This record gives sequence, C-alpha cells and structure tokens, in this order.
Amino acid sequence: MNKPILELKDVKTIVNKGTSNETTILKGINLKINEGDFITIVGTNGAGKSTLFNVIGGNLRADFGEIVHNGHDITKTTEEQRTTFLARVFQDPKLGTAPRMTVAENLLLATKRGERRHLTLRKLKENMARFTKLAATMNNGLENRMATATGALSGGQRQALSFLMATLKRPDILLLDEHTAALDPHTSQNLLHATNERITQDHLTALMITHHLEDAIKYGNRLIVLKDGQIKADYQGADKARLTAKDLYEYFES
Ligand SMILES: Nc1ncnc2c1ncn2[C@@H]1O[C@H](COP(=O)(O)OP(=O)(O)OP(=O)(O)O)[C@@H](O)[C@H]1O
Repeated sequence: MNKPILELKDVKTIVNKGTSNETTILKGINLKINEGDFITIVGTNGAGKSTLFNVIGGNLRADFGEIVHNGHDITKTTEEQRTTFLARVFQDPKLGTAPRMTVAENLLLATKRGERRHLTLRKLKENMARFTKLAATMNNGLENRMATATGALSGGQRQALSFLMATLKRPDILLLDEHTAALDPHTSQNLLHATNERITQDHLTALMITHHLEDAIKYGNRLIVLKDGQIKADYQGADKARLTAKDLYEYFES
C-alpha cells in the first residue's frame, strides 16, 4: 500500500473570526496524498483551492484538524519551516524569482531552499553547465539567458524559471497554483508539458490547480473536485481515465 507523504485530517479554516463576516472556507478536508501522486485540482471560483494550498503551505493556519507530513504533525509549523520540504509556484510570473538577480543566480539560490543561503561566484561557475542543461529542458530559450536579470525575461521564461527553482532541490510536495494561467496558450502548453515530464521522471509528488478541465484530465494520476470548501470527488486510476470534460462540467453547473 502507498504511504501518505501528506495527510489532511478534517481540516477547517475560518476567516473573520468573531465578526459578522465569519466564514468557514474549508469545511472539513480529508485528504491522503501518497508519494508520487500527481493530483490535479479543479473547482469553481471561490471553492477554496488557493486556501487549501495556503493551509498546506503554512501561509494560513488550519483552525481545526491536523496536517501530517511523513507521520509528523506539522499543523502548527510556519510557512518558513515548511519550505524545507515544500515548494510552490504561483500564477503571477513575478512571484518566486528575484528580479534583479540573473537566471543562474536564482537557480543557485534555489539549490538552498529552506537553508541559509550564501552565494559565491565559485559555486555559480561550478553549477553553470548543470543549470544551462536544466534550463534547456524547458524548451523556451531559457538556456540562452543564464546571465540575464530575471525581470527582463518573458512571462513564460520567468514561469519556467520559477518551476525549475521549485523543483531543483527535490521537494516532498510541489504545489502548482494555476502556474500556467497567465501565459498564452502555446507557452502554457509548453510549460505544462515540461512540468509533466519533470514530475513523471523525478517521481515528484505534486498538486496542480487548473481551470482547464482538459488539462486536469490529461495530466496526473488523480483529480480532485473542490466545491464550497469540500472535496466533492477524488478520481483515480481507471475512473480518472474515463473522465470527460463534460462529466466535470456538471460540478460547475449548480
Ligand atoms: N483571508 C481571507 N479573508 C476572507 N475571505 C477569504 C480569505 N481567503 C479566502 N477568502 C474567501 O474564501 C473563498 C475561497 O477563496 P479561494 O481563493 O481559496 O478560492 P479559489 O477556489 O482558489 O478561487 P479562484 O478559482 O477564484 O482562485 C472566497 O470566497 C474568498 O473570498
């Protein structure tokens, strides 16, 4: 049997506590994420998808329930503490990279995720061939821009860099928060393809939020539908393989 790398037990999140606007966003999430799972997550606007990532990432505290990583209760640990085993790529290409630093310098930083970071010219030189090879796997010319400041990259190249940075030092959990949503269709498909290659080849455990039902069906071994702060469906294996966008669309109708 697969062993859960991360488990959420009856997780609830409440905002604006004690006011007339008090709202329960996540209404009792139970989720076992197994090592090597690639889970796509779909759901209506406001369903709680980003909140789920915030709770897993430690940006937001779970008000009830428990989060367990490799058998350890991490419910009360901070976002910073969780960066030792968790990486996240956001929708906004500006998040996740240091704009004034070069592509190579950003990648060097990423080798030290969750640790004290100290950059040296020697380490940069030592790693340049490896970083260039890695950048070439993104299929968008990033390998020719190793000495370019990140702020001068195209959105697609910057997202590709964010993805590489998130995966360079292997995370136990990779959170992809609509990481291709701000890109044009071709660039988006290219990054999704590269994302899938890396996750599959390195057997990474990943969760990916997307509004594209076809992509949610095409990628990953599991698909979760979140609605009104609850998991409404968790498709795996043959059930996921049989899914159509029409099946999923029904969750969005009422
Ligand atoms: N800190 C907060 N304070 C108050 N309300 C919040 C907070 N965070 C989220 N919400 C509300 O909780 C609900 C869920 O938000 P969330 O961003 O998780 O949804 P989502 O599924 O990611 O939506 P989208 O697809 O639009 O990105 C929304 O109604 C949102 O306004």
